[in-house]
Amino acid sequence: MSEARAIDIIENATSAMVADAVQAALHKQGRRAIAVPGGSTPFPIFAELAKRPIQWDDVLLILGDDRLVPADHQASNHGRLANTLEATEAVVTPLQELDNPPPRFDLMWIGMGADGHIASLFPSSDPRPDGDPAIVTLTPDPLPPEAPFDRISLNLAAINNSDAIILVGKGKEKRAIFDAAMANENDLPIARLLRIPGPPVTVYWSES
Ligand SMILES: O=C1O[C@H](COP(=O)(O)O)[C@@H](O)[C@H](O)[C@H]1O
Repeated sequence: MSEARAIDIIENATSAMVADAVQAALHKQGRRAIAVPGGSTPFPIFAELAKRPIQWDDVLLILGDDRLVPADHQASNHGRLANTLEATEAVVTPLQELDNPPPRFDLMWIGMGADGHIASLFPSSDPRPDGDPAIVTLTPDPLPPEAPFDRISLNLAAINNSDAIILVGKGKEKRAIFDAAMANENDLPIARLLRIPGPPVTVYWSES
């Protein structure tokens, strides 16, 4: 039987704590690859990272998913992240320009929606660990009202092809979904990731 994945939950997490973990992962020599999430939760952390002395050169920085809208659209994760990191040397590589298959990531940072989606792998996309290709385009069904757009996303295997995964989440509603996924009580995309063998997952949770 394959070994269970290690999952560590850090409660009452702050932006600084997550930024510490990201900074530590980037504090290495040579080429480093990191994927980050979009949505609303990570932006205070990106703002914190923008203030830190990080060597951004030789870092492949991508969003693990995005909305298929122009970079100057208010819903573009890419545009918003590039603006937040504008004062740094960081270059955000659009997922559309990433090699397919993508490299193994030093750090895979993901978020989670209230429907259990990770990156843009919504429940309707029926993500599978052996899915192909590694970068997929899809239309969420139903379209999430806060961002009703077609998406591009890493698939489950590409997310899992990482040295470490961190999940940053907040709020009671999402926590109930996450806890049920941990207990194998749902089959949502987050549960599908957690149940396959892979790198350790560190969960940073805050109530608000
Ligand atoms: O649409 C998306 O939603 C999830 C969750 O976002 P949040 O606003 O609830 O933090 C995010 O992880 C994903 O990357 C994003 O494109």
